Amino acid sequence: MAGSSAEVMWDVPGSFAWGVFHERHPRLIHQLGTDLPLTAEQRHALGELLDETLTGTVRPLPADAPDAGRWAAWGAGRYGRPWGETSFLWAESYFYRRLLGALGYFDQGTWHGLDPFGPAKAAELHGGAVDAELAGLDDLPESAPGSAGGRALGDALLTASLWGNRADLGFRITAGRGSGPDGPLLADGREAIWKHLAARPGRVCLVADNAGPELLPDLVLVDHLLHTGLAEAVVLHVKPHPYYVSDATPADTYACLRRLRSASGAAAEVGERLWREVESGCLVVRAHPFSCAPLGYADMPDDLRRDFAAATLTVMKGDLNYRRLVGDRHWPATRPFADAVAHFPGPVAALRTLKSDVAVGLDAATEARLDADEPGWRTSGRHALIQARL
Ligand SMILES: O=P(O)(O)OC[C@H]1O[C@](O)(CO)[C@@H](O)[C@@H]1O
Repeated sequence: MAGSSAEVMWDVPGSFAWGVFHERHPRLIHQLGTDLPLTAEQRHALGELLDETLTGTVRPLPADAPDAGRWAAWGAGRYGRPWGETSFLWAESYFYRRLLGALGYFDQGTWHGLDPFGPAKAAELHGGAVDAELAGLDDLPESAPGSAGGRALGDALLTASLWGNRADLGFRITAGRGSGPDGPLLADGREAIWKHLAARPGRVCLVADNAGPELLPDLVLVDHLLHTGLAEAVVLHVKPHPYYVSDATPADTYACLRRLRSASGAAAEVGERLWREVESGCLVVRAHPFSCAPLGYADMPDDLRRDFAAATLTVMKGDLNYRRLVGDRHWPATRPFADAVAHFPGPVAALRTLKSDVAVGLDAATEARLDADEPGWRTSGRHALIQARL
């Protein structure tokens, strides 16, 4: 099946992916020079990386890099070849790994482990928009699980988590802050998800995406699942190191928990409960190396496959996870979601705002309407979907 549609490549002038490399990455590197006191050596290394991606061949990691072996396998056949021949998924992922390398993130020294996107993430997490979001939790009704009110509350939390995905910093480097009001969902699997969870409360895996304004509503959703008994335990999968600008790491996760706990009202109660769930082991934070791999979930390693296979439900957040889940290919948008995720070892749901070319599981009328009315619908971030194979 994978061979029947072409992979998304980035070196196609005028394509969305081309813009990521030619417009977004230069701006991102400029922004780093504003946010951090970079040395001449670091600036030079970042400049070289940009040039390499746009005009050069792919250089491997230094042999002594801690993840050199992993990347040798993940990139086999690509090193020494032009960057332009690599797929969008692979190239963008490797770009972020090399960016960290250019800053000395993996070396001994003062930049070791220092999140270069930390200043931008912190500004968001402690900004007024987050204050307002957290205060809004005071207005949510208390409702019994299983009641109509409980379902409405669940829907509201699921939807908040979904639209939180629009808040990714990488996207906003070129798209600007606003992308219009939340629109109707292109696919709405909410009812099926609630029925599924109510019938089989167990361990839920939530594969998180961005920190701050996305992770906070994710955590509120996690609290809802645990608090109402729809989940007995939750495993929150985050990235082992900074990635795609605002992707959540363990440090970002604990910063969000502290932010919730130090808020007031309902947000503080959620924070307190989640804090205890972490202490008791009902909420586990996991940072698997494959979370930063340049590959689709069809190629995940056995330990991760076992983790997802044993879960009642795996929730994949965000655009990149969606691309990795369904395959980063030019699929017909009407390809059934269940076909695209047939490789996945357990029940799986995707919560995603559309920020790249890939889409599956839409009906033909929806696709025709979007194509006619709104040529940029796949990448504008104005549309969202909730799809599930249970
Ligand atoms: O944070 P998200 O939802 O995964 O979005 C990141 C997306 O941003 C991009 O870098 C460009 O929009 C995509 O390649 C990627 O899928």
